[in-house]
Amino acid sequence: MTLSQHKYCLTRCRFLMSSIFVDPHLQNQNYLEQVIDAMPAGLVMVDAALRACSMNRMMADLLGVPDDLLLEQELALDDLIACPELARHAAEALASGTPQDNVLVTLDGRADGVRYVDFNIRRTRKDGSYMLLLIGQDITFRRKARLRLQESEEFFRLTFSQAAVGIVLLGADGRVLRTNSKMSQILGYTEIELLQRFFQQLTCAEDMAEEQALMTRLKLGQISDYQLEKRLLRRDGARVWVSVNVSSMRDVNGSQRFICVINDIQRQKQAEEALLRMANHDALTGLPNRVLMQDRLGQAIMHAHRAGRQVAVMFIDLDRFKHVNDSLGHDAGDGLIVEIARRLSNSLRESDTVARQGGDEFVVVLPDLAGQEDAARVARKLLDNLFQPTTLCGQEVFPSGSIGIAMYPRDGEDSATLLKCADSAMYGSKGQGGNHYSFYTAEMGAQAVEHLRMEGALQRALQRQEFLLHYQPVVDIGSGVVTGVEALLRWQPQDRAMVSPADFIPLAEETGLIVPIGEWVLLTAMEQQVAWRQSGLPPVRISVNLSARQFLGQDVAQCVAGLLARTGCDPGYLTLEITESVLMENPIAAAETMGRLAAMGVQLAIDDFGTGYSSLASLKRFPIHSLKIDRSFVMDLTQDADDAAIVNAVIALAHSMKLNVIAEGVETGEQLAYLSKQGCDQMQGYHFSRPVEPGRIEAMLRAGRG
Ligand SMILES: Nc1nc2c(ncn2[C@@H]2O[C@@H]3COP(=O)(O)O[C@H]4[C@@H](O)[C@H](n5cnc6c(=O)[nH]c(N)nc65)O[C@@H]4COP(=O)(O)O[C@H]3[C@H]2O)c(=O)[nH]1
Repeated sequence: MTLSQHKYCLTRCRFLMSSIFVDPHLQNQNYLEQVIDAMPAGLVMVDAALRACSMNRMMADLLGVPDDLLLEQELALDDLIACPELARHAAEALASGTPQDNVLVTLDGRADGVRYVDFNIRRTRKDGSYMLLLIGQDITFRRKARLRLQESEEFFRLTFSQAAVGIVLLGADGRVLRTNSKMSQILGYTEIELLQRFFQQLTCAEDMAEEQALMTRLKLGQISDYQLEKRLLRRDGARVWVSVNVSSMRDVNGSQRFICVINDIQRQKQAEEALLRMANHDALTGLPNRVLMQDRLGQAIMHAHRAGRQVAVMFIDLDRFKHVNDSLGHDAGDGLIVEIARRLSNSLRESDTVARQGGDEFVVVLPDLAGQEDAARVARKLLDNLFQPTTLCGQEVFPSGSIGIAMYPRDGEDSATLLKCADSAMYGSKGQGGNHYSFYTAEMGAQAVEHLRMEGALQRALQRQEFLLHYQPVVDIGSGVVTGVEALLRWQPQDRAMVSPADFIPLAEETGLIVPIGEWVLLTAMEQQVAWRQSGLPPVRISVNLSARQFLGQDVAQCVAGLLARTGCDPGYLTLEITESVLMENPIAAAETMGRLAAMGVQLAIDDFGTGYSSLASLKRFPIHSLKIDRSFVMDLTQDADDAAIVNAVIALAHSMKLNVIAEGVETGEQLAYLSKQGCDQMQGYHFSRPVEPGRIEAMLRAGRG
């Protein structure tokens, strides 16, 4: 309806109203007019022909009728308020007299926007005719507020259900009252299933105590919210890491509620755990690394201190690991380390720690021990398990290790001291030939210091020219003629007594210094051979020892070839000695290297024969010229029937294989006589001569003893 359609005025309205509410006193009539005008509801009066007869100010305002528009004649209700629904209800009220309530009318022609009016219609009678009273209540504000509320509820509902985080509303007892689809996704339950559960059923047992404590504080109002990282239990039983923000609230009834916002942090946690693992574990074996081991050792010490118990720290170093690495390659070396890690772990209890310290070194921490014997028992078990053979690159390898043990509190009260002591004790085991365990003793500490000092001195010895060679004659037993000499290394430090090769060769091996030292020995021996030849002596066979690392670890054949060319040494008068154990450690690589050396015309001898595990038959595949019977068999030859039997067998079998046999360490005439009787070819030993400096050998050779 447009404003121009309104043809009435307030004056007329007032007149009409005064005619409805008849009062004999004009004053009262004016008062009633005022009351009706002041009513907080619009009022329009309609006659039986459904024509609007009068209205109050509020209705005029509602309909947007300006004061200056005067109603010339009565107006049809339809024209005044164009709402068929209202007209229908008005007709109904007029016909039946039934009050018509809550008829909603939308007034949309107003300049200030849409208005919603709630009409109640009553039938009255005036002067014998029916009249209708239409009372309109402006509910625009209420209705808009309700619409806004609906909108906001819808917005909240959508936000809640579609949120990218899990949301759970809990009752004071922990029951799930509302939840959303993200929560279902995180936990694998349907929303309906979740509604039947308590948060206590969804929380992992490990995190329950902490969460309950926080929730109690929340209930008591001591905190307004809390944040926690915890594990929830999924429907399939798996655990999922989440971060939870919980705050307390009251619902419309004043009941306490908890609103929980839950983020799935499983991936983040897994990444964190992986990082932590990397920081604390060795990548190759997955064992704890040095950092984690020290932490565990610290804890074990603290516990033992409180409980009056002991802790054992074991330092384990693999014997001859470098040779495996050098000869079979790094992949095989890695394979061995992984296998050893597995064996160590399988030999220990859950509460023990086995860590990789680096390289071929492992540390084992045994907490909560009653005494040293417990540690000894474990050490024996570890050695037994380590010693089982394994196959690497198609080769059978016999791993073994040296174990050093330090005990808390006896040997030290802190991790660093205990580890140092265990390390020293490990060297003690190595000194006994490996595959041993030793407990730390005070002497070992001194030895460890000496070991370090010697390592430094050895490194400087080559530059300072502190090495020299002595030679021990090799004598033909039948004729007594010196057929050659063995070059034996000597170290004469400038400020100290001569050091035995037995003391420094293992250290040189370990540090790798054996490579330059060994090359120096070869060079010096070859030069000596050339020098003797040039001085007019008949050719002298020189034997040179090759260490395991020299033989297996570098290209010794190439080195020898280079030195032969450089010195002019006659390869036919050069013998290289390799110990039996080196040969057996990697027979394929050894056979290959020996083949190349033999092809140059160099002779090869097996040193210390009888101490290893090889059978004579297994020697067939190597291009060997001589066997040297180890001194330990010769020593008791005349007293010990077993040693005699071994020596006899070795000589007989070696001869059957056309090998030359040399007996080492012959000190007495009886030994010599026995060996001679058994047909041993050559001998070395103090009975004939100790190793001596080159000048004395030369004199011996010139004196015709050669
Ligand atoms: N009790 C006793 N001993 C005797 C007798 N005759 C000789 N010996 C000693 O026995 C050792 C023989 O050398 P080896 O078995 O090759 O054992 C050698 C060898 O394995 C190693 N070695 C020595 N020189 C070199 C070298 O230039 N290179 C390498 N790689 N190792 C070397 O050091 C070991 C010890 O050498 P040395 O102390 O010179 O000790 C030498 C020698 O002095 C005897 O009748 N009675």
